[in-house]
Amino acid sequence: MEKIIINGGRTLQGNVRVEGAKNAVLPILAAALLASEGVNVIRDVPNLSDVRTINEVLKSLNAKITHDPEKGEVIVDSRGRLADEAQFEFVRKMRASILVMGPLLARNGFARIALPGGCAIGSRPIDQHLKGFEAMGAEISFGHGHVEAKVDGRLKGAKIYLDFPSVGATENIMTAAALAEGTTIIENAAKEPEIVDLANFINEMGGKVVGAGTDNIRIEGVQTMYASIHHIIPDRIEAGTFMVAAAITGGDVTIDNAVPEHSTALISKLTEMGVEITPLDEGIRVTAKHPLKAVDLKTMPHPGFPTDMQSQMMALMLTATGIGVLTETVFENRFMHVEEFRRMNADVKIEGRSVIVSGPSKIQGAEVAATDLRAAASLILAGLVAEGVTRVTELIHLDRGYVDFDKKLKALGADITRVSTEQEVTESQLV
Ligand SMILES: CC(=O)N[C@H]1[C@@H](OP(=O)(O)OP(=O)(O)OC[C@H]2O[C@@H](n3ccc(=O)[nH]c3=O)[C@H](O)[C@@H]2O)O[C@H](CO)[C@@H](O)[C@@H]1O
Ligand SMILES: C=C(OP(=O)(O)O)C(=O)O
Repeated sequence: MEKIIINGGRTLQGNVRVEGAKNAVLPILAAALLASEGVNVIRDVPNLSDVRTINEVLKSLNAKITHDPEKGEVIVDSRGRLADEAQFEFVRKMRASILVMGPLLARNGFARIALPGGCAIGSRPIDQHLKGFEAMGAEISFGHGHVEAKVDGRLKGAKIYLDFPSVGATENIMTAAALAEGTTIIENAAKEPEIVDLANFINEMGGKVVGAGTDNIRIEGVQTMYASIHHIIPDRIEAGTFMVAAAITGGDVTIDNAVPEHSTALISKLTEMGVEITPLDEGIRVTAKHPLKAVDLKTMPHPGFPTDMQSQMMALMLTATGIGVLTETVFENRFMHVEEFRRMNADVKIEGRSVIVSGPSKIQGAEVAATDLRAAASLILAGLVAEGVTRVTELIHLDRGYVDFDKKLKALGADITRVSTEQEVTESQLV
């Protein structure tokens, strides 16, 4: 087992570069299955455990995968007949495995996937994905922990209204519709930048998607899709996490490769708190001096404040002056980090779907455990300003979504190391 050890109190300075977006690369690698001609080359792929998992899923479906982590490139050859089923061992590891369902159903007329179930942040049903497939003529059935979708011949274009602008449902319906007969319209679609990246990729493969980035997406189905070369957009959540790292330490950090237009809600909240943000041509500069001012915020679908930045902002709010209320509207159980913050002496209280933060707290280093991906990042952020030593365990969550997080923070001046538990014991025996 590994842990990250942080000695709090260093101010961060310098440049850091963000990777390609996890939440863009996963649906795009799944969508690569749509191409029955040629070989897809996906570039700016971050070397994350989630990427390695989706590659395993694709391989289990008979796609040939060549992953060069150094180059940040994955080549997907999905020309042969694809298998019909994504197995539980992968879906259990990573919910995004469900995103192969749309492409499989479109290519094979049949898809069988282990039901993903809930996770630490909520129950996360897939009813909106299935409602979309059903509207396109698929028959859905459940049994033995699996969901099956099948259709005679091709899927048929349909008008689908999503009850909630679900990111995954929008993506799965877009990929299914890309090879359907006729036109599909998704109303109340998700508008995240990752949806636009996926639509661009589908279009590069010969698809016909318009309106991505708005709440009305129109997909005209085509008969065949041809592989292409695609560059993944930069990760706005990794960028946001480094923006908070700069702000929480009162530092001066330039985040290279970040796209300011993808982070407008975060930028305006940080600005409200007193953080100085300068959008650059290819990046964002963040400078901050404490005290910062507490603010209220509510997570919402894009372009609202992203739920994936809620816990990091909570870490920052611990250091701000005044009372702030953070309300989570996207997931029903995304406050597991609150108890861990409390172990670090934070004054935080859960009230229904909100957390009341009374700051500034005198944050103290402690041994804390990550409960999910963003919780992992936020505990490390709190550790950067805690008095004394913070040890963060359960790094399996962190590795799903951050490449070399500790090394990047160290290069900015943080006193941070990643060790195996055995290594730590040996080192402490030497003292
Ligand atoms: C791999 C990926 O891109 N993950 C992101 C994606 O997850 P994901 O695609 O799973 O998120 P969704 O937008 O689908 O989910 C948002 C909400 O809708 C609910 N819901 C969703 C689908 C459905 O059929 N029925 C239903 O009730 C979910 O339980 C949740 O409460 O968007 C989330 C919301 O921005 C982000 O936090 C995740 O990082
Ligand atoms: C919740 C997240 O991802 P996933 O949907 O893959 O669990 C996230 O990236 O914060």
